[in-house]
Amino acid sequence: MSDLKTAALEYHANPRPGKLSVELTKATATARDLSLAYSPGVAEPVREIARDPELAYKYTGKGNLVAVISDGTAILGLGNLGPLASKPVMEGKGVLFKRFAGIDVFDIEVDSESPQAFIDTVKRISITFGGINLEDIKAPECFEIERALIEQCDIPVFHDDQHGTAIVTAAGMINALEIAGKTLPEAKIVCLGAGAAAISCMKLLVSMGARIENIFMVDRTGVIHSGRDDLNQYKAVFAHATEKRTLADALAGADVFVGLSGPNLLSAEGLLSMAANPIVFACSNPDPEISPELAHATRSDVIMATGRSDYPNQVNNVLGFPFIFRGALDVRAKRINEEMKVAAANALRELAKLPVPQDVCDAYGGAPLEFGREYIIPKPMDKRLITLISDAVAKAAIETGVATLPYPKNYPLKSVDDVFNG
Ligand SMILES: O=C([O-])CC(=O)C(=O)O
Ligand SMILES: [Mg+2]
Repeated sequence: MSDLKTAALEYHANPRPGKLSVELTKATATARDLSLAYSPGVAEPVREIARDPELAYKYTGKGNLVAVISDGTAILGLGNLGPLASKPVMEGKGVLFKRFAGIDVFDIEVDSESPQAFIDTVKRISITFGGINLEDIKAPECFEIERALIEQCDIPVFHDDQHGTAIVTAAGMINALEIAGKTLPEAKIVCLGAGAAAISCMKLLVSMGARIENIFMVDRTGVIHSGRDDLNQYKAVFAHATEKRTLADALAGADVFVGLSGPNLLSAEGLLSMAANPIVFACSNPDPEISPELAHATRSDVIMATGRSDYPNQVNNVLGFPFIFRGALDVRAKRINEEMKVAAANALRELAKLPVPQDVCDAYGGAPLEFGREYIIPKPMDKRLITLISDAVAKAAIETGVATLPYPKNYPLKSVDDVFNG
């Protein structure tokens, strides 16, 4: 077994299975404590909530509790491996929500026979939570699932693989283009993959200035173009008239490669055919479309990012979902709208340009970090993420009228430890 495989299995198995547990937040030392926590005292908040449902936010953990929910149909870049196999990832999202944003998570794996069954299941349990993070659900079903749940639930519902990934990709992309001396409207972009993350990333790039006619989306059949009659409505948005048919055709002269597909699908030859200062976001997890080693050995002018924690430039939704939900929960936003997403992307992009504190450099091996080819996007360990992104999201929610609480007294948060110091 490889070192990483052994270490990862050991990490998950010992000293106790899994990687997070439920903790108590109130005293339970005496009979009196128990008579408050449980019968008879517990009847009092029951009556209050029955009278006024909003009081669930005052007397229960609802307002800081997010459901991370998957059907296991598109686990990372590994594919449809079923709901139970998705549990380590969903527990992992729980770890990140808690570690970076102080948010409690129940991970829920749903064994559903159809998208409608999944929607019905999630809808019925949604009252338990302050927000719902949908995860690793395959396209195109994920689009209808998210749409229906947003409509039916009065709490934020957010498909992380679409919007989390898109927000982080857009932030990193705009910074990488700036370093390469290029612009989004001019950039020729190849997107390998046409699933949830790919479609959502390209949509956000278009809304931030990229041109559809400069985007070549490539699915298993080849380049998506207007002559194809096998496209669903989501892919069809990216169809335009072009002679390009294969990934190799699309890559020739391209400025940007975004991979949201599977391992090792970008070859050295493909990379060599791209324009000067090519930008490669090989974001398939855990194995990127091209390894950073091969990319750097192939071209010295490449600006390279992956979704992984163990290389520079981690373009991964971990930079989005914890802080976006924090901001949304703290102003009790009814939904996460476009303005909140764009605010998050801009906050992320701007943070990469600020001087990096020593503790962040230390967490990543000690070498100085500075805006440039090897540092286009902040590091997940950066405490300023919660300060800046959650603040930007909360303000955008207030400005666009989806917040139901005023700007929080404890904002901007200094760190995750600040969350309950209201
Ligand atoms: O979990 C990750 O590292 C990022 C992600 O959402 C995915 O790949 O589906
Ligand atoms: Mg995911």
